[in-house]
Amino acid sequence: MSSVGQVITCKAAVAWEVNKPLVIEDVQVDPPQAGEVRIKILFTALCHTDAYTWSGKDPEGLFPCILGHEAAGIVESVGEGVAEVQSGDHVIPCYQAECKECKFCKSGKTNLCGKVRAATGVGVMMADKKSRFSINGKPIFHFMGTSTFSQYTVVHNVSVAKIAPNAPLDKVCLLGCGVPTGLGAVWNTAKVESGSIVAIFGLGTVGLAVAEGAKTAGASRVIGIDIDSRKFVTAQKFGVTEFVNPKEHDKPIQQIIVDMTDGGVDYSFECIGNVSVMRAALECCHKGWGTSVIVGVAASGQEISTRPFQLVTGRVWRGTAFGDFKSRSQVPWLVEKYMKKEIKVDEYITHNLNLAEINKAFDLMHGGDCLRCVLKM
Ligand SMILES: NC(=O)c1ccc[n+]([C@@H]2O[C@H](COP(=O)([O-])OP(=O)(O)OC[C@H]3O[C@@H](n4cnc5c(N)ncnc54)[C@H](O)[C@@H]3O)[C@@H](O)[C@H]2O)c1
Ligand SMILES: N[C@@H](CCC(=O)N[C@@H](CSCO)C(=O)NCC(=O)O)C(=O)O
Ligand SMILES: [Zn+2]
Ligand SMILES: [Zn+2]
Repeated sequence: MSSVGQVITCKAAVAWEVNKPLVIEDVQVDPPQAGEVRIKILFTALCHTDAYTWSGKDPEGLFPCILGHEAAGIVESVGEGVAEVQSGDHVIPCYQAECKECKFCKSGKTNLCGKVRAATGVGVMMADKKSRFSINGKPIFHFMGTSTFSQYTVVHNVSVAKIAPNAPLDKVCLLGCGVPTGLGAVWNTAKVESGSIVAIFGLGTVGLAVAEGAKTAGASRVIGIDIDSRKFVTAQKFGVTEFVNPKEHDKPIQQIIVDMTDGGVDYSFECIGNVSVMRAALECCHKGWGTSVIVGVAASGQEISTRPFQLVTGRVWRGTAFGDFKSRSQVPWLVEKYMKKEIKVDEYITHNLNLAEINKAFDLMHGGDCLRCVLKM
């Protein structure tokens, strides 16, 4: 019997409370309303932002909720007026929407979209400001407009990218967040030129994708900085040419980098979410032109600081969301690039588990050997 128009009961990992183990529950997923799409999620990866919200450090974190935002699946059904996708399409849910109509989308200056952000920030759908998830009548909040730790999810039509049907969903799910963020931070946000010297703070998936982006942009030196020296072995495969462990030095890390580079780097990227490292990343930039890009997500209440003189003397401080990629327009393009072997994806996948093992997957993520763990739903 067709599930179209029906409530679907399926398995989902529910975060009931801050930091309490996720529980696999039978969840009721309502049919999509006007402008909405219900997706059968086949594979989802875990990103550190899921762990960040689960930890209670996200001011937008709401519980109970269904986390997850790096996934791929197949459209099960669409609501009234949805023309962008249809049942059977292969898709990647996009936490950063792209409506192509709002002030942000039309500005030509940003990839941020204002169409549904007010609803996705408070865990509901735009149409009725309610959730499509419930357990025996109790609503469960959405997360980032995606909630991919569920076998079925409902997203806004402006938050879904249609991709090539032959793309392997167990791999391209990574193109929903971490890899595009790192590549785009280099290509779109910083626009690193050939010959540049680049410093990357934090060599997880996002930092490694920055390294890959810098290498393809023709950077002459790519300095990786991490407090875990084991990261260097893998990092070299992604384009890191030199490695510094701040723990092995007495001087501040910005001074070490300035001394190594005749005055500082052309571009730096903070891929950790640590506000003291954000300061070091800015201050290791070259006077007059060095640009530092904040990629990491810092905890609620944290603030950045530096001497204004750092900016007066020409350093630039910027940030990036999803690497400044326009999601619906450019995620399919990134999938094509992966299919043509122009960008890495498989290399970031260190572990594969099932949805039922999601708590183990989070443990692995905190362990240091894991880049991305992909869950089969
Ligand atoms: N802006 C965006 O659009 C966006 C998108 C995805 C992820 N993020 C954020 O990017 C950050 C990185 O994500 P990830 O998945 O690569 O995380 P990760 O935890 O895998 O990587 C972080 C790395 O930083 C290292 N590290 C920790 N403290 C350090 C320090 N003081 N100095 C040097 N190295 C240190 C760790 O050893 C690790 O290798 C997270 O904060 C995540 O939330 C942002
Ligand atoms: N909810 C947090 C902000 C979290 C945040 O900055 N998210 C990044 C994506 S992290 C993906 O792993 C982002 O793109 N933000 C832009 C946006 O959310 O529109 C808080 O409130 O501090
Ligand atoms: Zn993410
Ligand atoms: Zn928009």
